[in-house]
Amino acid sequence: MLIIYLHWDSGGVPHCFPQFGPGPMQQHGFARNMDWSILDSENVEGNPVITLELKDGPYSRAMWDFSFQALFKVILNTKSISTELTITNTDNKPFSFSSALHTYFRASVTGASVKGLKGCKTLNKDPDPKNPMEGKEERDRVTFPGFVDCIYLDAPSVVHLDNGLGDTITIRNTNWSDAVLWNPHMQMEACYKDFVCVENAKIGKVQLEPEQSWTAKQHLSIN
Ligand SMILES: O=P(O)(O)OC[C@H]1O[C@@H](O)[C@H](O)[C@@H](O)[C@@H]1O
Repeated sequence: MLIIYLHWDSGGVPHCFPQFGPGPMQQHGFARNMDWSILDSENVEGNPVITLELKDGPYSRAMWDFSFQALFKVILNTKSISTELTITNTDNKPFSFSSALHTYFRASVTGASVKGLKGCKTLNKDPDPKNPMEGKEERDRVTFPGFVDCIYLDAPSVVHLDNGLGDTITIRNTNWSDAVLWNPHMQMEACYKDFVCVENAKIGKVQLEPEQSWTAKQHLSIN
């Protein structure tokens, strides 16, 4: 069952690292624009497991002058996808970053809703992403009636997405403290009706000393 939206122009699970934009660097950093290499792949009880690696290079150094390693492990199952992102400081000085998994879910936008965010503090990036408005989510089910771009701080470790296509997707996480809902509406007129983004995010900066690592996990499953 395909739960992730894929399109030639956008889709998948792009990595926002080392910045969840906007900020001083280019929007959402550089990790999504770089080639990751395959570090390891195996078959565990019939399930493909692949580990991808990204290291700094001239392109990243021009924007962020640090040595780092990012490992992204993906485990595919017929009804679930598990991912684990580990960032390690391989430099001799500390660095800090923010991050997100910008997951695009296949959906019918008019029927889609997310349950589990009621009570969260929100930073609404609509209308001005650089000056988000603080608020609190009061709805049991958050829908996508138009343009949506909102950060949920200290989001729960489990939320449920009704994709409007008859599926409920459970989104679990460890250490992704925040969430972001996004649908571009008419900014992406050709395809906005077919997906919603429910992003696991780390909005507050993570600080890593040399040799320290940070890990966050995500588990997507379909009922
Ligand atoms: O167009 P991009 O760089 O992929 O970003 C898409 C959106 O990504 C979301 O995560 C942000 O909250 C939005 O503000 C942003 O517009």
